Amino acid sequence: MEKTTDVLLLTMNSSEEQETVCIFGTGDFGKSLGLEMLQCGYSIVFGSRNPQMSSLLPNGAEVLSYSEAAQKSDIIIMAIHREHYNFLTELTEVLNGKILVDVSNNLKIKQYPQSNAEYLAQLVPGAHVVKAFNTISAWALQSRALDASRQVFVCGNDSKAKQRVMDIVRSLGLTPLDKGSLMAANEIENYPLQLFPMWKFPFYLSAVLCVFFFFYCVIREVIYPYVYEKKDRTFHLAISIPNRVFPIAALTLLALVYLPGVIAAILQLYRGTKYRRFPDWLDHWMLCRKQLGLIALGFAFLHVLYTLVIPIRYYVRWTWTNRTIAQAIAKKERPFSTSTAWLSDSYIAMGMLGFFLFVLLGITSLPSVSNMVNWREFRFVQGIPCQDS
Ligand SMILES: Cc1cc2nc3c(=O)[nH]c(=O)nc-3n(C[C@H](O)[C@H](O)[C@H](O)COP(=O)(O)OP(=O)(O)OC[C@H]3O[C@@H](n4cnc5c(N)ncnc54)[C@H](O)[C@@H]3O)c2cc1C
Ligand SMILES: NC(=O)C1=CN([C@@H]2O[C@H](COP(=O)(O)OP(=O)(O)OC[C@H]3O[C@@H](n4cnc5c(N)ncnc54)[C@H](OP(=O)(O)O)[C@@H]3O)[C@@H](O)[C@H]2O)C=CC1
Ligand code: HEM
Ligand SMILES: [Fe+3]
Repeated sequence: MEKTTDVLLLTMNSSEEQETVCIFGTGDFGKSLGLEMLQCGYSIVFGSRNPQMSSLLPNGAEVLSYSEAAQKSDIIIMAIHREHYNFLTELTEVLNGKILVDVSNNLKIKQYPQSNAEYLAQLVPGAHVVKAFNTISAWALQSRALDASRQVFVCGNDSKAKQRVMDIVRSLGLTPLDKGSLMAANEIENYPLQLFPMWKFPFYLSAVLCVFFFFYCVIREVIYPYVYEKKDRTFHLAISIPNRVFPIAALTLLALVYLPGVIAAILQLYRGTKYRRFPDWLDHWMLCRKQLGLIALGFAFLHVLYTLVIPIRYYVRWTWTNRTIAQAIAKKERPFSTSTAWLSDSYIAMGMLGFFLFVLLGITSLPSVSNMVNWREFRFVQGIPCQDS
């Protein structure tokens, strides 16, 4: 409800300051952005190939031809596809000196030799092109989906033009991130097309580790007893073997999280400086330590869950009762061994402590937490090597 009051207040108090913004294109994105901006107090002029067909546009917005609309504002948001930019060459005159906001995305990475924003700057050299809004979907704008990312990467060669666009981004309640000059447009256009780029290597590595340890355990715990002792241990596939694979994979990945740091430190000592780039393989490995660490934490969680069910497993209960009955029949007592008690309790205590530290690392890697600590505090917590059982 307060939203409407805000808009009313904004509109009432600042109608004289109402900024007019022009939006080229009356498609999904143009419409959603136009509606949002109207609600935030901007006055909107749409440019369209068929101004008379403007039924579905937000009321309160004017719809004119592209060249007429361009004259109404010094900032024009290009809500059209790159493939349709060529008509802009006929409007160079009226677009001269204006701020053109390129919001376009491509269908795949490296679809064109140069970014859409640089292509636009080439078509209309007299205008100031700023890249923005391409990471925000029309749907997120309409539905105000809070889960969708609210970060808007902005780049452009003219700092004043960039500032104007970043002010619009802020007034829409989004977060502008200045990525520098128009050279960054390529990276910004690739951003919505990426699919967990930093998780690929960690995922593949974890899969290879799991498959390797799984087959090793199957040979040792199922095939070997079957061949040599004719014992059917296939039921180990369900819990026992995964409860070996997960903790071992967790520990191996944890080691791979801290190993590159050591290699990096040795390399720096050997080179006598820390200001030279690492080799690409080490750089990439260093950059995906967070993902390796979080996957390791996932495996540790699974191990804890699988361990907690040990006492209720049929096989375990059967073994325990059987052992007790056999002892009763043989009238043999098994003396209590303090050292065994010490060993097993410290084994489990180490696991729990290790797990606590592990979860602590995971918590500090949450952006909302890591943004609250300074670099030294972050390094302090993250640099605690996970001591585990
Ligand atoms: C559950 C879990 C969550 C994790 N979450 C995160 C996370 O959110 N973010 C994260 O970054 N890591 C995360 N990690 C990985 C790991 O904890 C951190 O990367 C930690 O900082 C590694 O500490 P380190 O001392 O091994 O390496 P570093 O602190 O990186 O230092 C290693 C050496 O390399 C040098 N060095 C490091 N980077 C550079 C550089 N760019 N240029 C020049 N020299 C450099 C340092 O001076 C030092 O000599 C996580 C790990 C786990 C297990
Ligand atoms: N949809 C989304 O969620 C997002 C879209 N974007 C970007 O916004 C831009 C617009 O996307 P979207 O609104 O979805 O696309 P639409 O196809 O829905 O709309 C594009 C608009 O461009 C105008 N246009 C101008 N010339 C032509 C032409 N020759 N052929 C077709 N249309 C033309 C049309 O408006 P008219 O008929 O009035 O002239 C049309 O409605 C694209 O660059 C897209 O990458 C960025 C982020 C998210
Ligand atoms: C609450 C925390 C934990 C508890 C209670 C716990 C307990 C146990 C138990 C009972 C076993 C024997 C399981 C079996 O034989 O079937 C075990 C095995 C093991 N645990 Fe955990 N542990 C915990 C956390 C961890 C963590 C965080 C790690 C490492 C990341 C870890 C690594 C291991 C390893 C490597 C094994 C041996 C697997 C094998 O070869 O059988 N443990 N732990
Ligand atoms: Fe353990």
